[in-house]
Amino acid sequence: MCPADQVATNNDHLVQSEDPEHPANLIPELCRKFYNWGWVTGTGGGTSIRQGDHIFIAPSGVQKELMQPNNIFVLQWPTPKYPASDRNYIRKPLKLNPSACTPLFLTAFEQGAGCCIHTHSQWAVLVTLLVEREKGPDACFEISNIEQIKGIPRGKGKGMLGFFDTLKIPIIENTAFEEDLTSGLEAAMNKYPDTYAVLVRRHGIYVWGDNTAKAKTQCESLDYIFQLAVEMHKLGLPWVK
Ligand SMILES: CSC[C@@H](O)[C@@H](O)C(=O)COP(=O)(O)O
Ligand SMILES: [Zn+2]
Repeated sequence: MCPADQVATNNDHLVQSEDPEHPANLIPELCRKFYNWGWVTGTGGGTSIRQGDHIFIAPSGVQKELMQPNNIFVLQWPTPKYPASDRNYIRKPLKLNPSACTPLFLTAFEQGAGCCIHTHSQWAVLVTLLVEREKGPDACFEISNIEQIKGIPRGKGKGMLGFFDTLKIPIIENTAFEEDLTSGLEAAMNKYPDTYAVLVRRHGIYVWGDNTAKAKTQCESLDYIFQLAVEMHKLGLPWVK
């Protein structure tokens, strides 16, 4: 195969664009920001974007803040979630593996998301530690009467939560391997069909949005709320009035 054929086969053009809003440019740019906010340090966390019938996915186990557009995988959507070997990759960078978060990102896209963000934010982790483990599958973080709640949707097509509403984010238990979180994420989404986020105990959070801007601002609002909640807990202040 000549070099030109190799390029065509690996569809490099799918990650080459001058447009800063192109997913292959946006994912590295967002991950640089997320690294500085403590969301994706030490290779943890990540981001995936859907544009039309293409899903853009970061590689696994790399320094997410150093990622380049040519490191990005592209999946043809729709794609089987399992087995992993059946997924329709139309671009695979050499010597890299796709993120272990891929089936979780695909679960968000099945819900109609345009972008899904996974963070290892310490505020998210601390909140999962403060909510009682005994609650098991019903574990849920709840808070009300905080202005930033208005940054979170009430549900698809239902507008945003109001100041007096109670924000509820389900919590699932962590698993030994990232991929094995998928059934827990699916169950939480079924139980809380209006949620745009699921916390993972002792691990972090998955947040998705209709598009990249919404996923990012929702993730920012939640991180702000989790930090506030930890500080409120330290002061003995209740989360729900
Ligand atoms: C610090 S390793 C973290 C990983 O195991 C996982 O939790 C994660 O979020 C990132 O997985 P990755 O496959 O690198 O995209
Ligand atoms: Zn993770």
